Amino acid sequence: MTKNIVITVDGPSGAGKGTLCYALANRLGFALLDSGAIYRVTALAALQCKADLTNEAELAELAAHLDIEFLPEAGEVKVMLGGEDVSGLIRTQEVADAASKVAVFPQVRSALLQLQKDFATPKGLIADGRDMGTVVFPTAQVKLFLDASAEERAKRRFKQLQNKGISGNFDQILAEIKDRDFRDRNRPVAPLKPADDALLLDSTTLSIEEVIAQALSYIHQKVKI
Ligand SMILES: Nc1ncnc2c1ncn2[C@@H]1O[C@H](COP(=O)(O)OP(=O)(O)O)[C@@H](O)[C@H]1O
Ligand SMILES: Nc1ccn([C@@H]2O[C@H](COP(=O)(O)OP(=O)(O)O)[C@@H](O)[C@H]2O)c(=O)n1
Repeated sequence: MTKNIVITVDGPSGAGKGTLCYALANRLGFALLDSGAIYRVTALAALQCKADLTNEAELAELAAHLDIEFLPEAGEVKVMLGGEDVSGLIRTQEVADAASKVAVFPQVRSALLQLQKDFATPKGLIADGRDMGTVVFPTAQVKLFLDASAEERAKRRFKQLQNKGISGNFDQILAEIKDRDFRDRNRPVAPLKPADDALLLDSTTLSIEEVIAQALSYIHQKVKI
């Protein structure tokens, strides 16, 4: 019964999308699209070749010829660029910031569109991003928009860094989150916003397990799996 089901999860940084999508993909046996990783790899490639981050045509050309691969390995997915494992490199603040800059350009977004659509599989797909329900999979059977206050999202990022043994500055993390939110929400093409038919889930005061339970309950209302 799961044939071709697409479940989209959009929302701002730190809302818990990656955590929720990973859990849903595991529990439902669906494939997973981390579309943010695709924008991050585009940004990393641009930084590595010292491309001009304001030159739309140059960035679009780079995006169109991106040698990117997702390799599942021991429960994790390695992100490869030109045959090199860049899973760690794409998670830096510098790359996140550059990703939201390259993501503003319509030509970059259209160069990456088919690559994202190709993740849909008969076994089902969980798609994580900013425009999954609005642009990439507008006919998805289930759409979620996961949000949380900027302060709570900054706290989560701060804690995540601490757990990795990296010391962060809370005020700086909050400022970066607000900056990126602003760019993502106000770009003219594919801005971050809930699809008209998305369920809004505010995770500010919810635990991870509560978010997963509410999402699963909604999914089971919408589709037979
Ligand atoms: N509901 C929640 N309550 C508390 N912490 C959470 C919650 N959801 C996710 N987290 C934690 O917040 C951090 C960011 O979550 P992540 O899934 O990477 O967010 P996103 O993909 O939306 O940027 C992770 O350390 C994660 O464990
Ligand atoms: N579908 C998507 C996914 C990410 N992005 C961009 O890529 C950046 C990084 O996305 P991400 O999902 O990896 O970011 P986090 O939520 O992990 O912080 C975002 O800030 C967006 O600017 C996008 O424009 N569209």
